[in-house]
Amino acid sequence: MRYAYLGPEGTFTEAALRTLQPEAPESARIPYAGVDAVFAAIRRGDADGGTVPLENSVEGGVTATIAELINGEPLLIAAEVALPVEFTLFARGGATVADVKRIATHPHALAQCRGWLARRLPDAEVFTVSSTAAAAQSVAEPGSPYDAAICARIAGERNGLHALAEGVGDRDDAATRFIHLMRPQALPEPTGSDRTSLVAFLSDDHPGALVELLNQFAVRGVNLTRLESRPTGDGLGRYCFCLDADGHVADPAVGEALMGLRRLCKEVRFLGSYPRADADTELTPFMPSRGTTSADFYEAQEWLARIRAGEVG
Ligand SMILES: O=C(O)C(=O)C[C@]1(C(=O)O)C=C[C@@H](O)C=C1
Repeated sequence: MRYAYLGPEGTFTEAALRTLQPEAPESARIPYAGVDAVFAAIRRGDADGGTVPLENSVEGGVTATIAELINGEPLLIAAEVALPVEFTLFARGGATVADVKRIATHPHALAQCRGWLARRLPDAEVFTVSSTAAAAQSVAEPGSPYDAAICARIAGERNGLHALAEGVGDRDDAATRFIHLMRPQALPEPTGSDRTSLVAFLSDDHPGALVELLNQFAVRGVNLTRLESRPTGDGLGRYCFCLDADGHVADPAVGEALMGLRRLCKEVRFLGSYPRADADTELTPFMPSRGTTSADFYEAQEWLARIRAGEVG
């Protein structure tokens, strides 16, 4: 198997792929320079799967990933992992923090380190590059235009750089959620703690259109874990909605909610049902509301079948 990821070696995404595919040998992990290139490699069949960042707890959605999920040839999310992200300022040996005038990093990393930079290096210029590890690689090159990189410890060390300051992120509890993508195929079996992702395109714009969509989940007791509106590209004010819901499409409540969306929406793009990464660290366990357990749904389906078959009651 060959797995594409946002490279080069030493990105947070590589760490995510290692966590998702711990058995894969070094040679199976293929770095690509951008999220779009990872999607393209999987679609072409150059890779069997691939890992990309989806959202960060501080900066939010990774737009390159979301745009590909919405617009590109469909791929399935087969797995997810959430990893803590810690940033270090690395420079070439001999430099001190006071020498740092030009810093390279990834835009999502910059967004997570703004406070530290404002306090400690207010006059430094920051340049965004394709990944935190690409920043480290660039700083290590002779004649680099940059004095320092903000990246993961591993990226700085692999490139022979010297750590000037650790923990330069503004939140020490920051985490990024990564997804593992594959070409459309049989879904992973339900585990009892799954997540379903989809994109809904409304049929028309009218008062309550979004409420109607959300009600499909609410009335069936399906908990939503993410809702993000993204422009469709068809003009100002045109949006689609990216949703993550608790549960697997094989669960009756989730399946029926999706059928409800199908009836209401112009288009529903199913992105996958896969095991939840935070299954063991659920912070807010919630009790299903009355009549919304899978057993309740199966009992009601059987009852309907009986009365359709002519039985009474
Ligand atoms: O540049 C990297 O190392 C990445 O893996 C990308 C990325 C991102 O897109 O958010 C991943 C995690 C961090 O939040 C910062 C950057």
